[in-house]
Amino acid sequence: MKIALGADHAGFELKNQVKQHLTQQGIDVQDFGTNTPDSVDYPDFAQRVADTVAVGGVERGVLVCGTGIGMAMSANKVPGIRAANCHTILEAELSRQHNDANILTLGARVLEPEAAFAIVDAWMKAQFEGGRHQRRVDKIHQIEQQEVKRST
Ligand SMILES: O=C(CO)[C@H](O)[C@H](O)[C@H](O)COP(=O)(O)O
Repeated sequence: MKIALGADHAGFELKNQVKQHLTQQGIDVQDFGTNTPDSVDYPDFAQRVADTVAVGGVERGVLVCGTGIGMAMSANKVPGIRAANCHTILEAELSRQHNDANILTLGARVLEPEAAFAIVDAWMKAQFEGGRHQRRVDKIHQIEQQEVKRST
């Protein structure tokens, strides 16, 4: 599986640690930055990663900012993206099993690295369960389509 990674200045250290963690497991990672502590704007990095996931350039993405909230808000504006901001292993598992989340967002200012790694591992492992959850995910997609129609 190929994973796109992105972060702002608040999240770049944790993003790099997650990158190392995933690479050690043999997972192919595409890093969209940022790579310095210089202040940047999280929507720019969310959009790069979300666009890449949405067009199928990679299967899933992980975005890191201070709280994970701004990254989730931004990524979820891209059609086809279901980004979940997770703080626990259970949220990570359920975001895959029930919501088919294709982007995980993490908060570097609210999570210790070890907790973040455990969340990432659980999220990578968990599979979408389909069934009644597919119907609901389809309805998310329908809302998106209505938005697209309204704006054209
Ligand atoms: O945590 C965030 C809100 O979602 C953002 O990701 C940013 O990391 C945060 O807002 C950056 O704040 P700063 O004061 O500019 O470092």
